[in-house]
Parts: sequence; structure tokens; C-alpha cells
Amino acid sequence: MVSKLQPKTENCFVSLYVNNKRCLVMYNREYLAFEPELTTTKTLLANNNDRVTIKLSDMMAVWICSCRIRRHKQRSHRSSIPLSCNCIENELKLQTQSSLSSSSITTSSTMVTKNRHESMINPSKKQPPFMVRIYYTIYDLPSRNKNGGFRLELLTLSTHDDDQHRQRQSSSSSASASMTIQSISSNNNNNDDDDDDIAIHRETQLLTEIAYSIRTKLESFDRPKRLLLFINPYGGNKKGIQIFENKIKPILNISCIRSNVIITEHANQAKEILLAETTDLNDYDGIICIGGDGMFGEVLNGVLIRTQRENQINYGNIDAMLKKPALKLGIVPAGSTDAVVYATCGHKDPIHSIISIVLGRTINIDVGAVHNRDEEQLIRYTASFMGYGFFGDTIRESERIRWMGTKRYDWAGVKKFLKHRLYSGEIKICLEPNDGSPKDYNPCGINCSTCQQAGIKSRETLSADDSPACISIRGRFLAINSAIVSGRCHMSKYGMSPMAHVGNGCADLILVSKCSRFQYLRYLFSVAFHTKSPFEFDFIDSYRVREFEFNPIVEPTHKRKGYMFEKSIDCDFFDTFEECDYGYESAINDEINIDRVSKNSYKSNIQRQKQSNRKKRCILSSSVWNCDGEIVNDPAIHVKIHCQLIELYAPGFDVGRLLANGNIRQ
Ligand SMILES: Nc1ncnc2c1ncn2[C@@H]1O[C@H](COP(=O)(O)OP(=O)(O)OP(=O)(O)O)[C@@H](O)[C@H]1O
Repeated sequence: MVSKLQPKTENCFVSLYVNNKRCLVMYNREYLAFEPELTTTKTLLANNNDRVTIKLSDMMAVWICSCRIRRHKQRSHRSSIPLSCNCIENELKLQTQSSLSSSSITTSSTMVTKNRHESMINPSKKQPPFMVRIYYTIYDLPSRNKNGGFRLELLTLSTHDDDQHRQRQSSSSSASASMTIQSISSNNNNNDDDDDDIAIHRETQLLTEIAYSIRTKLESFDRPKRLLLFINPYGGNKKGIQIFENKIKPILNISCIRSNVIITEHANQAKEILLAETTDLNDYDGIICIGGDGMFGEVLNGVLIRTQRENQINYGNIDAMLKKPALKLGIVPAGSTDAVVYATCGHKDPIHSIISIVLGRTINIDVGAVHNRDEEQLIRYTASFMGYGFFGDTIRESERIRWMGTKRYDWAGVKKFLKHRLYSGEIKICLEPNDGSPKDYNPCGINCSTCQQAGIKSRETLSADDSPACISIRGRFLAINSAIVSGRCHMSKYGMSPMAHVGNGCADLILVSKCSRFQYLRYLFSVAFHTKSPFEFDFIDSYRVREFEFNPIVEPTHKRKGYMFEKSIDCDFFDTFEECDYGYESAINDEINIDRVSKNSYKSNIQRQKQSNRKKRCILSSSVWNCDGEIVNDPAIHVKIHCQLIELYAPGFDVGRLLANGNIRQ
């Protein structure tokens, strides 16, 4: 019987004892090896004589294995032989929930015990075959006692089909298993070295009891039990469904997480479903999207708006205190840019993301509320990047050529780079000295102290010292970029603002003013390859802001509503507003002087210039905002950052790994 079972606290290493001997641990070797604590584990695994210990909190699930062991005379012999085992059997039920979507699948898993040589599970003939095969790799060590003690070191379990398994085996033996079980057998009570060994337990009941105990402990952790999943089948390389079937579903099943899967049929469907009153979200612990930043934006907006409505909060008002949703969100990357995943996980790997979800690892991230400047209306919520000018024009162009796939961004970017268009505008920002600057060397990573302090502060009342200073900047800009997260992605080594924090309650605002094409190219290179710090150029200004407002400067006779300049000078943004043109003298020299001029003289001034200079007329038009890869047509906006408004399933950015890739320039 189980004499001592000690999965102590969440932070302790797993030490399970049967008759005072450790007997069984299980974890995801391939992917958890990315975690810093387990880097050494990977090394240990290479050495047959070493033991592997892992944190209980790193365990995804417990499976039961009972084994017949074949002894090998040869020392340190390795073989791959199938053994009888107990395994998880999955039940898949097809449920059509017309209220949600026509393609809604519910999966559930139950643990059963069966003795088989190899277990293949094909839950339903109607479903595409989902197989779980179990493979064992045995490291047979020399027996150390007369009674023929033996030790079973490693059992590898693969959730892939035969071909995939063989491919993985041949490509890299260390990466052959997606799951690893260590089971130590052989007992030699007379041998002092054998402290960690145990007697082999063939009795299923005993192992069931052990597994049950571990599972009970794991269930007490704050991990999701039921998830709502949205898949965008058209995001990125259109591999959303494939990623779900091949990588996500098996891990959800292993971890006994029930999921409701909705494959979207059109843009905005996820948001509509989340906002529909008929959709009951109470059953879920979290909402996961399989897609890119745009798809995550849909889910984010749906969940946030729903939460505010349920709590009768007037979210149209920019100053409203927003309520944090109870539901946690998660992203499995299947888009083109996936900037939020890069910033919160460190890389773009669907399996790594789903493991964070399964283990219930979360971080709190900031959200920007984008409001219409004139009408006090919410336009949308954003969690990563906003860009006006160059990036606004690029996204507008790229949407027209979506058929080009992910290459569309490169093509549109080159086109807009050659145009090299300047846009006039006035930006009003709030600066708080304690927030620091985007230029400060302070990378945001796992357990980031800056974000932790900001989280505590945002819950407390702000003191008088915290009241921000507000300034106004007018000029002509090639681009105005706002980064809530660093913006790191496959196109940019460290992102637009490498030191941006995911939860400091601020956005990094980067203003690119007038410069030559060559200079701008150098700047874009520095963002993409980090050849030098992107903030070193004299035409770049950067600010860390909690709030900002932008008004384009366009001709007052412009037909479209809300873009007339006289509205923007009648500003009510902050009472304590200081006007400031610093750093922009050269840029505003040929700018129309609009300060405190009468409406008529301003009009005639503009018209004079319009007739005399065609180029200037171009300057006086406006761009659009690129908001998380989506177009916001209204250029006059007000953005407020809400500190840590969302709890996201993610492990946090491993700064150590980032620094190992090369220095981030200050
Ligand atoms: N079934 C669908 N058909 C067409 N569009 C969809 C569908 N489902 C979602 N969308 C929309 O597709 C847009 C882009 O999706 P997504 O963000 O997943 O991919 P992406 O744009 O390639 O990646 P990224 O945003 O990371 O660059 C989203 O704005 C979303 O609203």
C-alpha cells in the first residue's frame, strides 16, 4: 500500500514514495525543458545514472503505468520495447450547438485502466482518428543484487502516430518523446546507493492509488478544467485547424480538460458570440483563441465589453474605471505576427502555449482603450501595437492584397516606404517621471518587478505626487507608434520598443519625425535586426505614457466629420495642459501656425498654401491607425492604458534566453 505519499507544496519537487521509495513521476520533458529550472533536467536525462526530479507544479497529468520488465545482460543496454500498460482512453462526442456554431465539438477524457501491449485509441469511427500510442524506452541498468533487481529508468510516451514517432526518433533521440514518465523499479535494500529505488509494483490498484493522489493534488491547483476555444481557420498560413488537431487536442485530452471548440466562419464571429446574451460563459475557466493578434483582439474586445455591460459600467467614457474580467484568456499562435504571444511567452510555439494554459500559468497584461476623440465612444481595446502614418498606410495597403498571405506585409511596407509620406498632427501625452522611459535598460520578463509594482500601485489610490505632467507636441510625422508590448516578432529581433513592459500600465510612444528615406531605412533596419538601438536616431522621440491623444491637422474644409483642426485646438484633454513644440522646430517650420489664430485667417492661410504647393496639400491629409493589425479609420483618437486588466495564460518572457541571443542595445 501507499505508505508515504508526499507531493508537498506547489513549489516543492515531486517526491512520491511507496514504502519510502520514490516510484513515479511524469512531466513533459520536451517542452518543459525550456523552463529555466528544468534546463538541468535535460542534461540529467542524458545520463542514465542520474535521477530526474521535477516540480509538482510542472506536471501536466498523471498516467498509470504498470510494466513487465525484461532484463538485459548487457550493461547500460537501451531498447525500445512495447510493454503492457494502462492508459487514458478518450471519449469524443460530437455536439452541434446551434446557438454557438454549427461546427462545435466537445471533447472529454476519462481515465481507465487497461492492460495492453500498445494502446491505440480511436474514439469514434465518425471522427478523424485520434490516436494515443504509448512507447517505452528502457534504460536497463545492471542488476545489483542476487535476487535480480532491475531498474526501469524511463518510459516514453508518444501521442503521435507511428510515422511521426519514427520520424522524431530518427531526427533526434532526445526529442523523440512528447511525454516522459520516469518509473524507478528494482529494490536492493542492502545497497546504500539505492535510497531512491523502489520495489516494483505490478499491482494496478497500488499505482492507481498513487496516480489518484497526484491527480487530486494537481486538481487543487488553479488550472483550467473547461475551456472555450475559437479557431480562426484563415489566420496566418491557414493552419489553425491543423494545429488544433495535431498539437492542441491531444494535450487537452491528456490533461483531462474539457473544451468547446468553435471554428469561426467569418470575421468578428468570435466577438459576436462572446457578446451574445444567449452565450453562457459561466461554465468556462478561460477562453482561448487559436489565431493571430487580430483574432486575439476579437476575443479581448468581446470579453471586456461583456464584462463592462454586466457590471453596468459606461465603457464609452474614457475615464471609466474598467472591471477586470473573471475569465482568463489564452492564445495559441496561428497568425502572421503573433506579437502578443512573442511578448508574453518569448517565442511562437503552439505546444509551449498550450502547456502554459494546461498548467494554469498566468500573467497580467495591460490593455489600451481606444476612444473616438470627439464623440467619447469606444473604438476598440488593444493589447499590443498601434501605428499611424507608415504602419497605418501599410496595413491599409496589406488588407487590399490579403491573397498574398504573410508576404503582403513586406510588399505593402516597401510600397509605403517608397512613398515616404508625412502626416501633420498634434499629440498630447501624459508623462509620469516614475514610469521611466522606453530608453531605460530594464527588460520585462518572468516575475518582472516593474510590472509587479505597477500592479500593486494601480490597486491603490494615486497620491498627489503621481499626477502626470501633460504636454502637447505638434509636427509632421512619418509614423506615430504606440507599443503596449515590445512588438517582437519574426520580422523584428527585439521589437519596436525592446524595453516595453506587459503590465506597467503604460504604452511606449515612438514619434518618427521628418527624415530622409535613407535615414528612415536605417531606423527600420535597427528595429528589424537591432543593428543599433532604435532610439539613437535624432528624428526619433520616445515617451512612456499612460494616456495620449492624437489629432490630425487637416484642412478645415475637409468634408469628413471630426477632423477639422479648430476642434483640436479646443482641447479639454487635461486641465493642466502645457503646450510644447520641443524637438520639432525643424519639423514645424513649414507648418502652418495655427495657434490662437482666428478660424477665418487660418482657413485663408491654408488655402493660400494649398494653391501654391501641391506637396503641402498631400501633407494635410490623414492616415489611419493600425490597431493590432486591424484598421481604425478614425485618426482623431484618445488612448488610455488600463493597468493589468487581463489575466493571460502565458509563462512570461524569459529574459535570460533573450539576452543569450545577443545584447539588447540601450
Ligand atoms: N473565419 C474567418 N474568416 C475570415 N476572417 C476571419 C475569420 N475568423 C476570424 N477572422 C478575422 O481574421 C483577422 C485576422 O486574423 P488573425 O489575427 O488570426 O491572423 P493574421 O492577421 O494573419 O495574424 P496577425 O494578426 O498575428 O498578423 C481577424 O481580424 C479576425 O477578425
